[in-house]
Amino acid sequence: MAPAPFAAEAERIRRHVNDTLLAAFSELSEGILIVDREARIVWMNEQYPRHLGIADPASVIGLPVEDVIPNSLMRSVVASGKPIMLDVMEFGSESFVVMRLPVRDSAGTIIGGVGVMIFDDPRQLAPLLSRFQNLRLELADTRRKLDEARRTRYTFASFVGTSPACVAVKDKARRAARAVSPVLILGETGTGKELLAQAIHAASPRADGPFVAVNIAAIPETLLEAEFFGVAPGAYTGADRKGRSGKFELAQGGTLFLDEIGDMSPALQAKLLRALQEKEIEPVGSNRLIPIDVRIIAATSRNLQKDVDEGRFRPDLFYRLNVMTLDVPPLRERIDDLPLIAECLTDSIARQLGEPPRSLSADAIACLAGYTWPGNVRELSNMLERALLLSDADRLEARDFEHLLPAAARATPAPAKASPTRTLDQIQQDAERRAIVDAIASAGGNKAQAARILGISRASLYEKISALGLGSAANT
Ligand SMILES: Nc1ncnc2c1ncn2[C@@H]1O[C@H](COP(=O)(O)OP(=O)(O)OP(=O)(O)O)[C@@H](O)[C@H]1O
Repeated sequence: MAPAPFAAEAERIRRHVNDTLLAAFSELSEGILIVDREARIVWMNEQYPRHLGIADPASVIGLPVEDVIPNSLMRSVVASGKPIMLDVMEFGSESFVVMRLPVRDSAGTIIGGVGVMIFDDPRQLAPLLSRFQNLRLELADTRRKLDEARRTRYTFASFVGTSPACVAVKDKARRAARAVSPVLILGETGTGKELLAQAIHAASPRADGPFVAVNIAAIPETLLEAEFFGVAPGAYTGADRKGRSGKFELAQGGTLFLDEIGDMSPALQAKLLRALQEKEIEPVGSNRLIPIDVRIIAATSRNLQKDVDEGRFRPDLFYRLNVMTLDVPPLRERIDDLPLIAECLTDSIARQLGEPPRSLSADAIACLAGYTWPGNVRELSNMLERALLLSDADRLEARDFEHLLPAAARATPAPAKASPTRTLDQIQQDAERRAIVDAIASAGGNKAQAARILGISRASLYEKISALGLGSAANT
């Protein structure tokens, strides 16, 4: 016999399912129940009464469903027209996995509902529940890691130094921690602006909230608005099509640290000012306003007043941010702090490298104190790390640093040949490090300008800063 044409066979199957689905469900499930639109029982199959301990099924017909099954949600399904596809229903000491569907007539009017008892033992859902449980654990773990990343690492104790300039800036920062207004931190690159911002957050009433940092110079201009304010679902295609929270929302109840604020474009300056004034943000592609409760700490290594005077930075935004200003002095202006900072950094670097503690000789300290440190504490930390890696001695001497310092700063002539313990790769990295630190210093801390001096893009400068361990730029 020739096979039936597909369309005819499909129609035959569809009709058969239509005619027999109730009977099939009734046979395969643990029980099935039909109610009218008043939620009165109009029919029950044979299995259902058995589970409920009812001797005569006919005795329940016409009764409100709750008289028979006190926890039933059939009434709400009939009233709302919304199905409950999967639920666990308690009946006495038993639990059943159930599905509840509204029933409509051909005009779409609800005329009743069907309840199906799918399993009489919720343990049959174990594989599904264990997958769900695993996903929940994974989610909790990811959230915990994210929370950890948003917690601050530094407190005021981390800002080492006893010089009058250092003590003054720490006192002012402590006062800023108690206040609610924005804080503006000014200072050259690597002077500890982010460290202080974290310490202010950690000592503020917002300490239990998140600390979210954004490095404005490290993010391409075109992405910054979405990064700040988030994206509404459907605004973009691709990875962002589901929408995404911006840094403002992530910092709700906490502190948003805007690093390199001086590098912000005029268009975004206007949007930031609006957000700060109105205390609400509008995600990209949405017309919904989200209230925000975020404290702003901004930092820059640029001369922001000069940028205002020369029209590069909005004066209204400057005045809004410039309520409590901290001027972090460069290391060369508090060189008295260098011995203590160098010792603390040496201890913590050795710990991080898993090495035994090392000390610094007096002539090593003297050698370091003679240098001008354009890259400030970050550069000092980097130099200590390199010296520690290159020497096995318990105590580091001046000679361990002399060959690491730029030629102009060396107290003694450099060895004629490169040390045989250094590979070409290390020598190349050192040269790059020095070039970057020098470029940043001669650009007065402005990284966009430093990138131009070096003839590379701002993004690749940040990549190099991060890869060469020159800073926290990649942490944003
Ligand atoms: N007073 C200090 N005591 C100890 N460590 C410090 C001190 N100041 C800075 N550091 C360390 O120096 C490094 C650079 O600090 P930080 O990133 O806070 O500087 P920054 O001014 O924000 O730099 P940039 O302007 O380049 O972003 C960090 O590892 C920080 O821990």
